[in-house]
Amino acid sequence: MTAAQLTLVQIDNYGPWTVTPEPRREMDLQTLQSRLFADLAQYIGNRGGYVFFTRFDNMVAVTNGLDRRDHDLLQESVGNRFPVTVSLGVGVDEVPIEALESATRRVQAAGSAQSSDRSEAFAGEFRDAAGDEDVHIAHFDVNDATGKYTDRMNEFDSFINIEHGYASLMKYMREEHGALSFFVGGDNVIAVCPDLAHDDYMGAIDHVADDADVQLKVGVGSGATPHDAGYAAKHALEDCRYEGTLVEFA
Ligand SMILES: Nc1nc2c(ncn2[C@@H]2O[C@H](COP(=O)(O)OP(=O)(O)OP(=O)(O)O)[C@@H](O)[C@H]2O)c(=O)[nH]1
Repeated sequence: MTAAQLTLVQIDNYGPWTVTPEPRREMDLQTLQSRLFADLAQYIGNRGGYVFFTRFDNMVAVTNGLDRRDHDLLQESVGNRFPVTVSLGVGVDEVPIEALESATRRVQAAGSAQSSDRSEAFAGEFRDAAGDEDVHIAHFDVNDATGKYTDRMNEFDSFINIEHGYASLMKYMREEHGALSFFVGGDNVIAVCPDLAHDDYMGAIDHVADDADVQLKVGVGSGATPHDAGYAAKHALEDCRYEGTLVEFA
């Protein structure tokens, strides 16, 4: 059985903090959020994991390859260096949304996101016997986004088109397959998936073309860690470009 290990990172009591003793300058909050994300990306990325910024006050990481000690140190280090702390929940499942559900329940059981009583909660299960194909990553990309949008439209209208395609894809992959898709910049979406077939990916591409009029292609990779799977997916995406195909597996 393959299994994704998902970690929910939730900033403790962040809502109240943003307005105490009075509302804090928005760009200071943006700076804090993006620096926290950058730090997590570096820490988790250096250990072979992936993290996605989602809503910034909550972030989702794929942490196959990171154990309990790695999570402990991450939490301690954030608490030492930032004016906020984070709670962590970890879950393992063949289907990514189920792993995230378990991870989330563990954080929620420790208290509300806006409770001053909850600080640095940490609970989880870990994937100890790593399999070579535990993680499946699909790297989606809009066909010729530069020619269709970037070189022709203003940035805001390009953004609307890309976001529309992203919204359609993330919903379809969540509902049909329990996969988690995250916008990662430009015209790229990275999805953490269960073990899916060529036709499943074709189904997603066809759905987004019909629903949002955005044309996607996708490279799919598998590996013991998110980095291994994601790097293979990038190579598969290059194969799509070279072959002129819409779906390639590494
Ligand atoms: N996060 C991330 N962004 C990327 C990656 N590759 C490209 N991008 C972004 O996507 C934008 C568009 O690049 P491409 O997707 O290569 O260009 P395109 O015009 O869509 O051309 P084709 O993909 O070849 O159809 C770039 O400006 C980057 O912002 C990647 O591997 N990861």
